[in-house]
This record gives sequence, C-alpha cells and structure tokens, in this order.
Amino acid sequence: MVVKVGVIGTGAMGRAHIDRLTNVLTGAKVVAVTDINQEAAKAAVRDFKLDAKVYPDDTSLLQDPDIDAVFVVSFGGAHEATVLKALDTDKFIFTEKPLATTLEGAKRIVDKEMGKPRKVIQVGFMRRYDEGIHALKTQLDSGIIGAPLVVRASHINPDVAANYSNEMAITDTLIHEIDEMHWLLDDDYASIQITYPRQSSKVNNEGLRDPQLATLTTKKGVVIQVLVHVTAQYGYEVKLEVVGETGELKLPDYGFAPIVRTQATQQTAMETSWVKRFLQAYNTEVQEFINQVAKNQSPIGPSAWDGYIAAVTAEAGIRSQKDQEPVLINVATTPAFYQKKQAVKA
Ligand SMILES: NC(=O)c1ccc[n+]([C@@H]2O[C@H](COP(=O)([O-])OP(=O)(O)OC[C@H]3O[C@@H](n4cnc5c(N)ncnc54)[C@H](O)[C@@H]3O)[C@@H](O)[C@H]2O)c1
Ligand SMILES: O[C@H]1[C@H](O)[C@@H](O)[C@H](O)[C@@H](O)[C@H]1O
Repeated sequence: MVVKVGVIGTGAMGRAHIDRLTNVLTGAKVVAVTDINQEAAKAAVRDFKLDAKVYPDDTSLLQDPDIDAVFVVSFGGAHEATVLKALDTDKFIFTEKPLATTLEGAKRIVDKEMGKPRKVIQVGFMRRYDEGIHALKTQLDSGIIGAPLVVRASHINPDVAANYSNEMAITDTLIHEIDEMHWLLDDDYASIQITYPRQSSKVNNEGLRDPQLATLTTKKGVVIQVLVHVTAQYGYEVKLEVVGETGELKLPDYGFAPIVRTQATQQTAMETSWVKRFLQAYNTEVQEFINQVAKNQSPIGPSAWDGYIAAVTAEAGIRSQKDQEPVLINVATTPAFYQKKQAVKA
C-alpha cells in the first residue's frame, strides 16, 4: 500500500519532509498540501513536482477522504488546533515538535487521543533515531559505565529567526533534550531550573536571553545540565556526555568533513543547521511512521504522552525562567493506553 500523505505547513521543515517522502523514502506519496501562506504551498508543489492538491486550510485538507496520514509542520503554536481537528478523522498524525506549546494544550490532545480505539499520533522527537545517540543509549543500558550520575549536554544553533521568543528556548529548542534525557536514562523528572549566564551581545531578538543553562534533576537523582545557546554564530551542534559510576560515555563530534591541515593550522568544517546534522534521524523516524501506517498499525515512535511529558516539563521551565529558581515537576503515571507498545488493529 502507498500511504497517501497531506502536509500542513510547507516552510523549511515541511519542505524537508516533502522531499524525503517524495525522493528518499519508500511507500508514501504526498497528495495534498496546505499553508496559511498559499504561495508557499504552491511553491512546494511546483518545486517537488508533486501531483498534489493545494487546500486553502488544514480543515479542508483534513476532510479529504483520500488522505491516510497528515504531517503537521506548521509553527509550534499552531500544532494543537490542527492535531485536535485531525483526531476527529480516521487519519494517522505525525506532528513536529512541540506537540503543543502549553501543558493544557498537550493535555487536551492526550485526553482526546485516549478516546480513540488506538494510538494514532507520533511526535517528531527525532533525537531518539540518531544512530550516535542510539548507540550511546545501548552502551548505557548494557551497564558498561554503571549507573548514570550526571549528564552534560549542549544545544548550539548559530542564530534564530526574528520571531524566536525567550519561551521558545524551552518549547522549541530545549524540548529536544527534555524528550531525549528521560528516554535515555529511563527515569522521570523531579525538577527543572533555568539560569541566565552573562547575556551575549549577539542577541537581536527582543526579550531573548541567550545563552541559558537548564538543570534537570531526575527521580533517581541524576543531574542533567544543558547549555542552550541559540545565537552561537560558529555552527550547529549538539553535545552529550554521561558520567557513570565506573566510566563515561561521550557522543563523538559529528561530521564527515575531512580534517584539513595547512599553514600550521588544523580545521574541519561544521554543520550550520539541523538539516544535515539530523538527516539520518529524520529519514529513519519518518520511514518507521510510514511503515506502521502502511500496515494500518499504531505508530511506535515517540507518542503524544511523550509530547505531554515534554509539555509539563517545558511549562515548569518557563516558570523557572521568571525568577531562575528550581520548579518541581510531577508527571502523572503513564495511562495504560500509552503503555502498550503497539495497539491492536482497529
Ligand atoms: N525536529 C526538528 O529538528 C525540527 C527542525 C525544524 C523545525 N521543526 C519544527 O517544524 C515546525 C515548522 O518549523 P519550520 O522551521 O519549518 O518553520 P517555518 O517558519 O519555516 O515554516 C512554518 C510554516 O508553517 C506555516 N503555518 C503556520 N501556521 C499554519 C497553520 N495554522 N496552517 C498551515 N500552515 C501554517 C507558515 O506559513 C510557514 O510556511 C516547527 O514546529 C518546528 O519546531 C523541527
Ligand atoms: O525548530 C528547530 C529544530 O527543532 C532544531 O532541531 C533545533 O536545534 C532548533 O533549536 C529549533 O529551533
């Protein structure tokens, strides 16, 4: 079966997903697109030579009975409304992160999804599919460094768009580590604290503090420190180190560029955005989602409940941004609906 896909939001990431669905992966066809900027939707059809309808909005696209799955790739703040509407249909839903930008919004989504016979949502937390991060988790799970004690991570962007707000440092950027770390450690969060080091003079966005340091503690007592630096100028990278009882695990520097030695210097080109750094992870997550839909089975990737855990933690992070004090986190027990790896066929 070829999975027929509708894409809602044809900006940078929407186009990247259209490209992989059309030119890289197997088993899917983009048959419909929409964007509040209709020119952007038409440009996607033209540029990727799609045989696809251009709908005026998400509501009309969602009414198309020919679509099996939708990709929600609009601005983060628009995901909730579209996902809630999509849950009224029988379509599978791949939504980019964040699931919702508020805790209440994420709760509305999980409550509504739990009214369905099975899970239909996957959230685009692609870090879990990165081969390097996955290999690090496999080593951690093997017990090779004993129990994890401390995690140090960095999330570096060279710069951000003009509409990037201070809250987005949490809901748009740190949200990746928020999802990654509880999965990596198989642990739950107890608290989060955001502190502001010296402000970088490179910040142009009104109200944005950069860099920010997030300290998360887990129920088992692990302390996780994440540097979020989104105007870092020099390149795009993520760093990850886990300190254990008997050793350490470190994600190697990413890259395929050669080391160039010349004129008494040594240098290597770096990535400048998420596009190439996580290309393999995006391809793997989306292929897995398509394969599940083709079998008419629930997604097995990060669920709406993972999106909800991230939203609860992000909301606590935003509260901490106000006075830089730690904020306690209490996520409810995972409902049985989300404990099933894979639900039975509807
Ligand atoms: N997983 C990742 O690493 C990753 C990387 C980049 C972006 N993203 C996510 O993808 C989403 C889109 O990001 P982007 O970089 O493509 O942003 P973008 O600004 O380039 O594109 C967003 C597009 O959505 C459209 N849009 C906004 N509201 C809409 C609505 N209600 N209906 C239809 N279209 C709407 C805009 O007109 C725009 O074309 C965000 O949620 C972002 O967090 C994830
Ligand atoms: O939307 C993007 C994307 O999620 C990237 O992976 C992240 O590094 C950026 O900070 C964020 O703005």
